Amino acid sequence: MVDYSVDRNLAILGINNPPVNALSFHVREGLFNGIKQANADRRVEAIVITGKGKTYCSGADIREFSIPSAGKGLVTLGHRIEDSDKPVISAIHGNALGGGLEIALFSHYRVANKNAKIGFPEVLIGLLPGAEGTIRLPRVTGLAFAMDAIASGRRFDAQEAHKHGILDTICDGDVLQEAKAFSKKIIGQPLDQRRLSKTHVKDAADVDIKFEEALAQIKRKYRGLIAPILCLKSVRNSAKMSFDEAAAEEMRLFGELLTSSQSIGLRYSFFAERSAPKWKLPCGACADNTTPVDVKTTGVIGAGTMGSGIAVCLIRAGIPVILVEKNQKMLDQAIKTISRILTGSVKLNRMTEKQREHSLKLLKGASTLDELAGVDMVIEAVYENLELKREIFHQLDKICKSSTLLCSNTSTLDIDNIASATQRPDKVVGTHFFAPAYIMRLLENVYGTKTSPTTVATVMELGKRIGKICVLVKTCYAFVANRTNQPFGAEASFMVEEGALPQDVDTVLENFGMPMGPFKVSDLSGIDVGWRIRQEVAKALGLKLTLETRYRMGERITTLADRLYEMGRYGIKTGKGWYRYEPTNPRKPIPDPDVAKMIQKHCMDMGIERRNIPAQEVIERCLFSAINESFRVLEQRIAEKPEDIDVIWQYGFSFPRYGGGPMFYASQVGLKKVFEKICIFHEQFPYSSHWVPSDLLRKLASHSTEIPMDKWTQFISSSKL
Ligand SMILES: C/C=C(\C)C(=O)SCCNC(=O)CCNC(=O)[C@H](O)C(C)(C)COP(=O)(O)OP(=O)(O)OC[C@H]1O[C@@H](n2cnc3c(N)ncnc32)[C@H](O)[C@@H]1OP(=O)(O)O
Repeated sequence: MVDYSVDRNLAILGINNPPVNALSFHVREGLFNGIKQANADRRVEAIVITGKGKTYCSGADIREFSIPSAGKGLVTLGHRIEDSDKPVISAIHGNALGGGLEIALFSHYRVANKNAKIGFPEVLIGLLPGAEGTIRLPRVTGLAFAMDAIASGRRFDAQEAHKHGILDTICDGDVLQEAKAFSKKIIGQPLDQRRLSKTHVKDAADVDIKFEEALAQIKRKYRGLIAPILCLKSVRNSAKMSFDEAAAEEMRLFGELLTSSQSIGLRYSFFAERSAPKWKLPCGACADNTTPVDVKTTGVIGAGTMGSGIAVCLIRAGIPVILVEKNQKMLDQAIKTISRILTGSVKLNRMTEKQREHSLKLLKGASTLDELAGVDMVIEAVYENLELKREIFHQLDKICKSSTLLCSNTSTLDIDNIASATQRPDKVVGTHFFAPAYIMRLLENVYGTKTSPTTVATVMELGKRIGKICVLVKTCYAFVANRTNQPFGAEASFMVEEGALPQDVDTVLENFGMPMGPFKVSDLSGIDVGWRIRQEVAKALGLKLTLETRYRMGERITTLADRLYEMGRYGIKTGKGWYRYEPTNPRKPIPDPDVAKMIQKHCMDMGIERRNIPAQEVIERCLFSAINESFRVLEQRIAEKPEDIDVIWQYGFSFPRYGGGPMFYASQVGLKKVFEKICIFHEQFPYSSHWVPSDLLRKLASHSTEIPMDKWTQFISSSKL
């Protein structure tokens, strides 16, 4: 875990804990003993701490935070380093993050390669740099930089670190060689001024002003999060208290955060996000044993909002796109829109003007599918109509070379059905992007019964290339995202019918942590969009829709959204939807008495008695219905693991990261309690099939002890597989 060697007068302690050189128990032990050994070794005049492999050290081992602490703590190790009689130099390449940066700040000197990345990302997992990071960094950089760096968790480069005094020198080449050369300059120099615990915060007098400024900013930027605030408080202490008092207080604040539900949720989310791309198919093929095909050229069909957004994602990542649209006016408009989106990216410093020009050169418009004959992958993004999609796939199958992968950007339709229109079902796959496709990070990839592992590997890899968080799911109606989200939205609407107003439901869910309630989202995405989908579904099922009903095919429904549509209230685009919008501030939702009147009249006409709906009921009905559906999705193996569902909710529906996602939330509430509540709702609302309790949930809830999430899928009956 730590390789000890002596090179002339230097002891080299090499952290060797791949893949990221986390400070696990054995690393801490190895460094502690290494410092001791080097101090006892008469040949040694200075000590270099370095990282083996690609990186110096990425911080504490996050998994160890969930188990009782064992062995030497980081602070004990740090004091051993700082107290060393022989100078300690940290030689940084790759990352010096979190505890890694703290080790560097306990060291007397720091040298780094110019490509190194430095930072305190603890706040991103709901913590603070609890090994004196909040007390030491301000002593080096001053308060403003330390407050910003620690409360934001951003990674900064070696140049910035050097500018703020964190690094003594930066080099172009091998950092270990640089450290060896550097050691010649400092051996024999007095160490006391290099021990940060003996120094002071230079701008301590300004602390209150700086704290208030930073606090106001943090509260705006990270609404509802506790860790950024405690980070700031701890940095403030570094200027107001003695070193030891501030360190003791830091430890107390760290302990508070470590056991907070936000940090537990954020740590779960850290690993869930990393587990999602690790896909596996029932046949045993998985990310580790399948090689993707190299996609060099692509086609996108349909120049609407989705098609244009997908084209942006591809060209931005350097992948050529032929955008096919038979309506020339729409095509011209889409190319203008794409150019505008890229200009926006330049303005936001997300790309340079040169990169924008290069990206636009990768885009070619075309009016027929014939142009796609030679591309490696086609993504169809026409509107949600099965017959239309089948026809396009049938034609593509004849036009495209035999190796071309055919992807459908569908949000609901059966991939097997679409694939059956071709002679290459193994190369057909769903790629469900979320609107706006060039912003939303989620890509829900959907495999059908005949989709090959290579096809899956290729879309997962392509997604990564274009910067998406990819989750693989099995085909079924609406897949995982829309299927599990549907009951959430339905319950929100039912509660409006039963007595709440849209703004009441939105406020409760926003207080829970969703950035926007479902009615604001509906206004943003367009009430006409939902209406059109309902019309399509009704047409496909041969149903005649009416506004004067509460049930359809034995299921409870509400026609409130259809009534809004009939009133011409399509959402933000018409200035009126569930809310109204003033032309002076067209994105600010204002509760509208006309909507309240419409709801009341609807209820009167339908004989629905309205009542007060408590906040707790809003949360339980929205979330528990989604949780129940999520367990069904899991037991049908539509999703491979609970983490996949949670990642979909975080990146598709902005579920608060600290809340983990519906599955994690269920684990925190307790499955027994969730199940019992679902049974009660099932009795209360017998005409909503989403309340029929999932068998898997029932089984898990019947255990006397809580079953951990990683064991849930072991309880799926073999008959369900
Ligand atoms: C008090 C608190 C203290 C003292 C702390 O130090 S808290 C930890 C602070 N450090 C971090 O938060 C760093 C977290 N890691 C990252 O940001 C990134 O992993 C990375 C920038 C270091 C590397 O990114 P990348 O190259 O893309 O690799 P992955 O993110 O995919 O990670 C590879 C695997 O390593 C696991 N990992 C990463 N960091 C840690 C860690 N600190 N502890 C434990 N495990 C870590 C990560 O989960 C990947 O493993 P798998 O999940 O794929 O098995």
